[in-house]
Amino acid sequence: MGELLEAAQERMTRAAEMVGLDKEVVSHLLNPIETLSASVNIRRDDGSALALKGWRCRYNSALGPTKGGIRFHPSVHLDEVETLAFLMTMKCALMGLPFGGGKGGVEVDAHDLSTMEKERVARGYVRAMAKILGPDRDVPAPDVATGEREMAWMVSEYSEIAGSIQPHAFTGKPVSLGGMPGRTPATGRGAHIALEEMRDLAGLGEDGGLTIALQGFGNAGLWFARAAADAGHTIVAVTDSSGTVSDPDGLDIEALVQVKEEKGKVTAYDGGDAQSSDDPEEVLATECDVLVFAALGGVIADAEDAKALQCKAIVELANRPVLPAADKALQDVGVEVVPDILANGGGVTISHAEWVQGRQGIDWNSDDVDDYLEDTIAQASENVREVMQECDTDMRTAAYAVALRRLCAAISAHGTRADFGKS
Ligand SMILES: NC(=O)c1ccc[n+]([C@@H]2O[C@H](COP(=O)([O-])OP(=O)(O)OC[C@H]3O[C@@H](n4cnc5c(N)ncnc54)[C@H](O)[C@@H]3O)[C@@H](O)[C@H]2O)c1
Repeated sequence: MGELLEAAQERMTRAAEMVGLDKEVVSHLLNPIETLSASVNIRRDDGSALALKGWRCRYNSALGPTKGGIRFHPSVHLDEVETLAFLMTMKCALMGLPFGGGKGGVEVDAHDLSTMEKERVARGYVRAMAKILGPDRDVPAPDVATGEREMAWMVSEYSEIAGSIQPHAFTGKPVSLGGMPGRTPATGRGAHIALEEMRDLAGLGEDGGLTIALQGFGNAGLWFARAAADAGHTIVAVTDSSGTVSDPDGLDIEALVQVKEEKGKVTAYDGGDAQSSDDPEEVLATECDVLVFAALGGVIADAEDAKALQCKAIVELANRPVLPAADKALQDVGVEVVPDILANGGGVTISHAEWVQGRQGIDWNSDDVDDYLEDTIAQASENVREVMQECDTDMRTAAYAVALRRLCAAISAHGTRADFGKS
């Protein structure tokens, strides 16, 4: 087993022991049910051949077809794919969705590919993985460096191979191909809903404006910032890969969105008394109520990183920004974490709506999509709150416990030692 997966499972083991789950049942979650490693072979525009490494992991399907994104990134590797598929398993269970967890990736820098080459990689990936994909088996979605257009290519390639039109074999598609309006903002908005639901338990009081610093201003970060600013909170610092922009009186988020669109970097913002720096790390030391991670994994890697923070609480909009080695130090300094499996569950929730829409053949309206997002995150938050109070534990351990109870109930329904031991 890879190091990342082993570390991620420590949190599962802690939560399972806390709520007294049967070790034999939990052992079903220690290994992925299947991971396909395959070569994705394409022809480059200049006629040369390119062979790329690709993976698709179906981690666990106790609750339904596996679900998770496909990323194109030079740092993708098997251990990361399996760890993210494990996290998807926990997230879908926590959200109460009829999905297991999956993830996929291709080791490639998408910036090095022309649009035609990207299409060949997307279609080549589906040809390589088709035997484990399908609307009732494994349903991919976008992730880092893949979006609606890649999903359009992939769903048409899959339908070609299957010999029938299968819109619900992929989610995150363009609306014109059965995609869901509201999918793009869902992750950021969902994180804001989770923050509001859990703010008292994160030591932030029940009411009043919060000061928020944000690492990452892409899809997830931008929509979180919009939702938080609309709710009356003050965004005091934002960073992207170009650097950090900050203003203790608050940044104008719509002006920042426009600057990012026009100039490609947040540091070009010059409204109010804003200060810019070309150091993206500066945001980590910002004094604020809430620090939101919306860029990368592994940012707070150990106790030293944890102790340097100046925030009261963290929201993990990105997957695994806080590594297990930092958990205890964060608890010691009293920083509560709204964990990734709760905070960024909005995206997969609306992906579920898109999958249902594809099966039903009837379009959802935007009010129903908004209500589904709000209700799902609120219910998951309520379930986490109950376990935090029942077990006097932190938010992440409680979130894992909620997910594990649901997974273990489904696994146990096939029988446990107590049943088979009698026969
Ligand atoms: N978009 C979704 O629906 C979704 C769902 C679940 C989880 N996530 C996770 O959220 C994170 C962000 O996803 P996204 O869709 O917004 O990606 P994105 O590519 O749209 O945005 C990423 C942002 O991070 C910034 N960034 C990159 N390196 C940085 C650095 N070193 N310091 C500061 N900023 C840096 C980029 O400039 C960009 O603004 C990822 O970890 C992703 O896995 C996203």
